[in-house]
Amino acid sequence: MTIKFGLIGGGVMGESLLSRLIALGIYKSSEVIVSEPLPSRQEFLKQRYNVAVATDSSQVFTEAKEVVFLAVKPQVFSTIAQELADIDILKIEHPPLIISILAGVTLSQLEAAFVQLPVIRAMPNTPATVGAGVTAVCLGAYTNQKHHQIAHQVFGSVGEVVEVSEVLMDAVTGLSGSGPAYVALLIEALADGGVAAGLPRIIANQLALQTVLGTAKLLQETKMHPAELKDRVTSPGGTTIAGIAQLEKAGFRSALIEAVKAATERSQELGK
Ligand SMILES: NC(=O)C1=CN([C@@H]2O[C@H](COP(=O)(O)OP(=O)(O)OC[C@H]3O[C@@H](n4cnc5c(N)ncnc54)[C@H](O)[C@@H]3O)[C@@H](O)[C@H]2O)C=CC1
Ligand SMILES: O=C(O)[C@@H]1CCC=N1
Repeated sequence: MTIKFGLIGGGVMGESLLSRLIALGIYKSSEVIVSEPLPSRQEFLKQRYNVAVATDSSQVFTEAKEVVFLAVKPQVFSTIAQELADIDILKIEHPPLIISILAGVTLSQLEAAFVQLPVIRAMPNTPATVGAGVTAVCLGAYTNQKHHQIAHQVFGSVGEVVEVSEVLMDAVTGLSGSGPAYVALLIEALADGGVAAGLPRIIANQLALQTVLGTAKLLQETKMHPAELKDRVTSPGGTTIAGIAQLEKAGFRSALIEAVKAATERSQELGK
């Protein structure tokens, strides 16, 4: 069987993508190879997904005919680039499309490491694991329509896809890439508030989670502006405005704005 999809880095995000691609039949297990240095992860990926595993990233690079998907930490990028530097790209029969999800690592850095290869920089997020992710992509100089289609197929398998120009990728990272952690914090804190107000933990967790999920679904399905929904919930002299007044006093909006800005700046730093 031809190896079509190579994954370099079988961690959290690599596995999210892998699990959906295989579950949806976009790639068969026998068409996938993963390079991963941790023996425990190798064993897990082999057992769970029945894919080939390797310790050597250059093996993935030379075997995968369609896509090489980079999902290591940005700090490991230079190591990977060095591991691949010895491969003569011009001698590879089917040079693959390189897709990188590394925060901050730019198209020009990727194109310098993978000379003349088609490269796509992307930023997915962890809800990809359950097919509810959102991924921003930007296409490198050597990509064509087929690569564009592959990127939409791969990331479409884990949720929504948007195309942005590269200057916006750090902001995407600060908002939707990092955002699931902010929302998780919000849910945890709401539940803690419920517990502080006397609710049993299990009920507080359920109420907090479903409130966030339901609100997002309501906004998505009705296309209502968030400010309008806030106004609808807020009765004059009622409970909600008392809660909102407290959030404003604590700088809730400002804290979120600053969080996205700080994460954006960190993404910019990682690319330097
Ligand atoms: N976790 C998240 O929510 C998101 C992460 N990203 C990006 O995805 C990338 C991976 O992040 P995570 O999956 O969270 O990290 P992770 O640490 O879970 O996974 C990275 C994997 O790469 C492996 N690895 C280390 N050196 C390697 C090498 N030389 N060759 C092959 N594999 C190697 C590690 O053992 C690990 O299993 C990062 O660049 C991050 O910026 C992007 C979007 C969201
Ligand atoms: O925290 C990080 O650096 C990665 C990138 C986006 C989400 N997690």
